[in-house]
Amino acid sequence: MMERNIVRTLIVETPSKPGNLGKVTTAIGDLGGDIGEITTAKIGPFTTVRKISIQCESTDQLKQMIEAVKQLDNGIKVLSVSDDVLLAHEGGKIHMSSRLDIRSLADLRRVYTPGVADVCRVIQEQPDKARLYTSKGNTVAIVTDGTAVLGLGNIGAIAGMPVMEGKAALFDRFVGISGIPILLNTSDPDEVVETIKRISLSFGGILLEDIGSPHCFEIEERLKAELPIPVMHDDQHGTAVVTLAAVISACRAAEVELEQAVVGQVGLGAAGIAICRRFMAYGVKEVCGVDREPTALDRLVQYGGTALNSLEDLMQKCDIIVATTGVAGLIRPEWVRKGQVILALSNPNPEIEPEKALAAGAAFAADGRSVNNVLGFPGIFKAALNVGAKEITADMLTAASKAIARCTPLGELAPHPLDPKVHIEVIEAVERVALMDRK
Ligand SMILES: NC(=O)c1ccc[n+]([C@@H]2O[C@H](COP(=O)([O-])OP(=O)(O)OC[C@H]3O[C@@H](n4cnc5c(N)ncnc54)[C@H](O)[C@@H]3O)[C@@H](O)[C@H]2O)c1
Ligand SMILES: O=C(O)C[C@H](O)C(=O)O
Ligand SMILES: [Mg+2]
Repeated sequence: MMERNIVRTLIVETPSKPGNLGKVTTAIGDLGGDIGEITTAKIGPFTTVRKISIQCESTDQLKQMIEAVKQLDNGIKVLSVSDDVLLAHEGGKIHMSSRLDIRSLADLRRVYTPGVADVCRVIQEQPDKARLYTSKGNTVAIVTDGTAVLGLGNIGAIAGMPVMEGKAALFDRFVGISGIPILLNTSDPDEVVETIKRISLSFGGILLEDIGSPHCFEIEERLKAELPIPVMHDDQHGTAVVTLAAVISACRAAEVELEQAVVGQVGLGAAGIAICRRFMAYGVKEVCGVDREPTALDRLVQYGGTALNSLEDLMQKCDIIVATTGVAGLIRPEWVRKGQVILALSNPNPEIEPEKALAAGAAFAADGRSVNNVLGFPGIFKAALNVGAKEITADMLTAASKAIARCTPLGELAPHPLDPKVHIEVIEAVERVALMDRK
């Protein structure tokens, strides 16, 4: 299984002669290394130094590639190997900064004492004004208990912090929201709900992230009912929104009517159950599922889905397969039927690599890197905050799916996450529906 989890940068020196870079990249490619960016660090009269970013599946494979480059000899040298991902994380990925400059005493008096006291009094009289005079209206808590971090499982909240900081960085980058990671050292639903309620005054919304099933369902439902601000569990609804968008795009390209297709969901946890519900709400007639937990299957049946006995049965029966189990390589290529749509969405590694699914006959295939909730949650929250929505409704989620599908180039399953148009379209579509809901 090609997992491409190891990302490293090789600093390679070659004699300044045409063909040497080709020898290096061939040596890496022959051993299965996936080459990303190549930048030139130094061009001298005799030698050139380049940084070559590579992805591979294991440290053994990395060692073999380094050895192969060294063996090329002819003056070709590996000067060093750096772990850019760890380096980029040093000091964390986010930072709180002041929006106002403080250079003079007058600034200080305006930003802080005594000026600030007047603002406090205004808010004391009209608490709603906090949305105008503080950062509350543009700040979202990103809350985890660390029980289902990506597909890494229950690794604890502190180990999940890099993911939460990542979501905060995405909020800032794509829609200008301040995301504040909140790590909980409990996963007891009563304690989680109580803790979030007690800190909720600081925030315009609550994004629940990487909270495992089944406790995530109760936590989200209770918070939605008890808090006057938008609450959304990203792994449930952010994922479901983006999955539906991808399948709408696949059906458009294949000229297939989604409502008539049979959808099969592998893994009925947080993401899986929400995906099934989203397809049913969209009007898909038959949604089937498998899970190793009988209680997860019962949940699907309660919502109107069909529980199947085995993954092989599901692969045989369904036209569209979505997998969110966290288990890399779970789907065997020989189970893939010709013409199927396969979305193997587990991160960091999918249930089947898209290339393998396509080679086995799938019409469309994608993994969780491209069909990723980053396309949904930033715009959904920005829209909800912009219009002061008290909740994120099913109609707002459907609007987000359709907006993402509209931004998807024909023949592809998802737009590029760095395309600013996607986030703008999601914001506009969701705002329109939220404003209609308010009337
Ligand atoms: N691409 C995305 O945007 C996106 C979003 C959310 C989650 N995910 C991925 O989905 C995966 C699951 O996340 P989650 O939050 O739903 O976790 P979860 O723990 O709530 O759900 C996982 C489910 O899979 C089931 N499962 C595990 N192994 C199985 C097997 N061998 N056969 C059948 N069922 C099995 C579990 O019983 C559980 O019900 C993770 O890898 C996560 O990275 C991807
Ligand atoms: O974090 C991601 O990349 C997507 C998703 O929220 C996940 O848990 O895998
Ligand atoms: Mg997640």
